[in-house]
Amino acid sequence: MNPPVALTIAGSDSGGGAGIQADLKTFAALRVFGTSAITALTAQNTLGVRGVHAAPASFVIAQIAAVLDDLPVASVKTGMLATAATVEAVSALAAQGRLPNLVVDPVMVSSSGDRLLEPAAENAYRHGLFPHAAVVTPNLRETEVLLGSSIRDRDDQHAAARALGDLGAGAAVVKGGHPAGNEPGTAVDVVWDGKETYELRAPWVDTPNTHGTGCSFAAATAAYLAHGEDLRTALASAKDYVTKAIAGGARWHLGAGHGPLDHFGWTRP
Ligand SMILES: Nc1ncnc2c1ncn2[C@@H]1O[C@H](COP(=O)(O)OP(=O)(O)O)[C@@H](O)[C@H]1O
Ligand SMILES: Cc1ncc(COP(=O)(O)OP(=O)(O)O)c(N)n1
Repeated sequence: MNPPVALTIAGSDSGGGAGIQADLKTFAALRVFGTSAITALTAQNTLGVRGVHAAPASFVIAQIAAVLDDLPVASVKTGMLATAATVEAVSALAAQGRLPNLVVDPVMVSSSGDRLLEPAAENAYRHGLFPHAAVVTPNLRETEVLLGSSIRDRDDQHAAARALGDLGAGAAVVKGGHPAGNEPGTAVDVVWDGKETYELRAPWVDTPNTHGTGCSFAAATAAYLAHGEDLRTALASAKDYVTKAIAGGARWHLGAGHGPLDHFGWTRP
């Protein structure tokens, strides 16, 4: 029997913790056949990003077309798109209805503070890609940039999720993995499902090893959508998966900075 197939359109993280590498590990852990279109190479490790080499938008589209023309892709996840030209080109494909169950993680800055997106691409996200997404999954900082307003508390996080929905996505998740948005002890993400907001809650894991959390959450959402789950169930399953992967990563020491997650449960007692 064939496995479900998902496509990630994202950047390569040479350190293996985020980007394409995190996405493909997540897909494999969740029994989904992963395919990929690489938007940029990054020279990166757990300490930071040393360099970025973006692919031409035309070659990103060539990779996507090669996959779509041959394989039964059931869901698509975007991560680091790097340039405005790539965001626009991917948006054009999405507008043609070629990117099913589209999960858009608008990666802008790494946890080490390095820019992963041209500022000129922010508008292309707002007006080009978001209207074609089944769900968008920015973190608190990306949400503030996209909406041009600050998020100080949980009420703001709910209002922001609604405001992201107004940009046209089917649903929006404002992730709360950065301390400003969290009550102590709980990692709270706020979802706008097109009708109302609700919260995804999980125990906070006290660890520096959080490199690739956002990529893994979005990839897990795409994986569960590829399995045929509805969006609400897929988001809950993805939250559960990423929490376990973070808890596993808290048990190991890979690299001197923000270490990766344990995607396969290798550290599970
Ligand atoms: N230390 C942590 N403990 C538990 N959950 C976390 C932790 N850090 C992040 N998360 C969760 O991981 C997911 C990704 O969120 P976030 O880290 O905000 O994304 P990004 O990597 O894009 O900044 C969210 O579900 C968030 O709540
Ligand atoms: C190539 C690449 N893509 C994305 C990121 C950012 O990853 P993300 O999962 O948003 O996690 P943090 O590491 O920022 O928590 C990246 N660093 N590199």
